[in-house]
Amino acid sequence: MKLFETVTEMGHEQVLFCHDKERKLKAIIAIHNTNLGAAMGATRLWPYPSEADALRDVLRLSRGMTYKAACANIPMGGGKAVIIANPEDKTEDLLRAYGRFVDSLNGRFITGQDVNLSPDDVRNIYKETKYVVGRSEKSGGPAPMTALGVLLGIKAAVEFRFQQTNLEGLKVAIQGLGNVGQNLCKHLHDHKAQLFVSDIDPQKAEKMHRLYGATIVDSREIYSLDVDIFSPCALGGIINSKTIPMLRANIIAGAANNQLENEILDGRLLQDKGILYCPDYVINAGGLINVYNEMIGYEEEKAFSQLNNIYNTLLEIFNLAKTQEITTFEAAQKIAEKRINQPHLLGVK
Ligand SMILES: NC(=O)C1=CN([C@@H]2O[C@H](COP(=O)(O)OP(=O)(O)OC[C@H]3O[C@@H](n4cnc5c(N)ncnc54)[C@H](O)[C@@H]3O)[C@@H](O)[C@H]2O)C=CC1
Ligand SMILES: O=C(O)C(=O)Cc1c[nH]c2ccccc12
Repeated sequence: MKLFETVTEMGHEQVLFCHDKERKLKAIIAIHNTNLGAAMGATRLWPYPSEADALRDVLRLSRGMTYKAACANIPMGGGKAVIIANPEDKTEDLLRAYGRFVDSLNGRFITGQDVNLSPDDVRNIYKETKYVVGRSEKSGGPAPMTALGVLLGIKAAVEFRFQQTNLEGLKVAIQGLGNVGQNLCKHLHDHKAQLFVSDIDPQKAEKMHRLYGATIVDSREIYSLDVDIFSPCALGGIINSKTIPMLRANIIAGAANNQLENEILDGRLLQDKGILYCPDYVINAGGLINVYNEMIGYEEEKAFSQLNNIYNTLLEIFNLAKTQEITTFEAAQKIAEKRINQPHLLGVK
């Protein structure tokens, strides 16, 4: 990868390669943009097949965080970190070595728990740095709010695409039944939607069947189901030139980060097919809203008012995309960049 060409194009401010020989730590912290405030982004631990894969992931995820904060009207910047390791090789020493690198940034980067890190792991990082959020159990962790945000996004998309104000009888396919996916199933069931679910862990799928009458489908089948909404809540990169021809849903609305393998090309393929895509970093901002509010002193009313904005912002994005004949990804990017370049709009500076 041509690093400076890439960061010039994507706009990153700083990329820190963290190496601790003794503790076998290899991590990358990417700070995309701090115009609106310190860069926020949780840390993910993943056994990336190559360093280039890790770098690509952290660069895209951190840019997504800048857009996520801006679209959610949160006066913070965007960053993200990846630790390149097998989950089995995770030790307190490794996490503390990583924590010291976070601390060296003196608050320019504020992090927390993402894929493959537990609350205990985050507490180990916290032993070395105070720039960690989301440790408190007070607000119930970020996943329930992320799921509620996705539900609001689904409502906005259903209203825009079907001119319908309820979800009754709509068929929704949910890929991934982790912390977010299970909460989402509950809400959708409460709204009388019909659920189709898949997870590589069959026990989670069976639980959703038992609790909410969800139909269990095979991991490969989930893309081609005849449903109204496809909700990716597992991995990134699942919307691509292979899966788009298979899709029969009219709406894509899920929590996973980096859903589009190629944001420009896949965004256009979806638009051409008449599929309404809810940009991932807009619809999944509930987690960030939760940790941000915890950081400034949790007030439920404020947090929920920010969460409700996901609905309005998505409608604004859908309308902008329609009038300007651009993809919803491009429309969201325009709104985000406008806010980042005019910090006073968010009451910053
Ligand atoms: N937890 C949060 O607040 C937020 C989560 N996200 C993103 O949303 C997604 C889900 O988050 P969580 O539920 O917290 O993660 P999680 O790790 O609790 O759940 C992920 C689930 O996906 C399943 N899975 C993995 N590969 C799969 C496949 N090929 N097919 C079907 N299922 C598969 C796993 O077995 C697991 O049950 C992740 O991509 C995460 O980055 C984004 C914003 C906030
Ligand atoms: O939405 C994302 O991808 C996040 O990283 C949100 C998030 C969850 N926990 C955190 C802790 C610190 C900064 C951001 C987050």
